[in-house]
Amino acid sequence: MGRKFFVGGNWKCNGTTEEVKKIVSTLNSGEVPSEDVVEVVVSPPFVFLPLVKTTLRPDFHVAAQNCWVKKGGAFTGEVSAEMLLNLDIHWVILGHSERRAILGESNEFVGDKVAYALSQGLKVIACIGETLEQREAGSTVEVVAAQTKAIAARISDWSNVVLAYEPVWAIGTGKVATPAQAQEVHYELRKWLKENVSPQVADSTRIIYGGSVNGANSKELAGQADVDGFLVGGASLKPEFIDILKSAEVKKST
Ligand SMILES: O=C(CO)COP(=O)(O)O
Repeated sequence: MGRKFFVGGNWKCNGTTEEVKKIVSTLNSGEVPSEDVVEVVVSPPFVFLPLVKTTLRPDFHVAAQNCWVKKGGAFTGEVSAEMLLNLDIHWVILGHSERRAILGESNEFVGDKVAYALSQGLKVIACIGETLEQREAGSTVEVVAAQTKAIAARISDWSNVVLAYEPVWAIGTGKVATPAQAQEVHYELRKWLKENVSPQVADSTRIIYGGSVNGANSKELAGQADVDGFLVGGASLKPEFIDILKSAEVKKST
């Protein structure tokens, strides 16, 4: 199948210059599986992108946590895809649930952002996931399919997309999805891609899990057939991020 394990570290709105330097130093000295085994992308806040980009080990990549929906211009407070590329940043996280819920980003707006970022040559970690109410109402698959559909309707090439399934109820709560719960949704998402995009895209697109991933639970989650990696929040600010990267070894032996 050849889907390389992928681990993103989403630092969210955290860090001072000193703290960022410390995290980078921990990452730089960490012993991790080789680039052939795991693709690593860390995502600091915009203001720290140049610092991280210039000091982080070259085998780790850097992502922004968001970008504007189209070409830059008179859009106060926004950062464009072109600016990221100008800083040699090649990845961006789009559609994170915190932006969907707190900043009101709709499925369509996220789809437009993904399409524009890809069109400019960025690689995208596109986030989807259901709330607790939606899960309890039995509509998890319907919700993530609608979120994926809004992206699929606007793009034709999936080779630069990583799909991050992040159930909202598991984000920052310490309530990680069980390996079976994660696998079930990842399986359904791959099936959706197969039926609605193409078998080739279903087979090659990385579907990663996010929500309370840590050094203690990552190995078991990584062992699931359709879990191709993680998007890590809180634990990506700590040395245990290195342990999470090591869970890629599980995949190598399956
Ligand atoms: O939102 C997340 C990553 O994007 C997950 O956050 P936590 O790992 O802190 O639950």
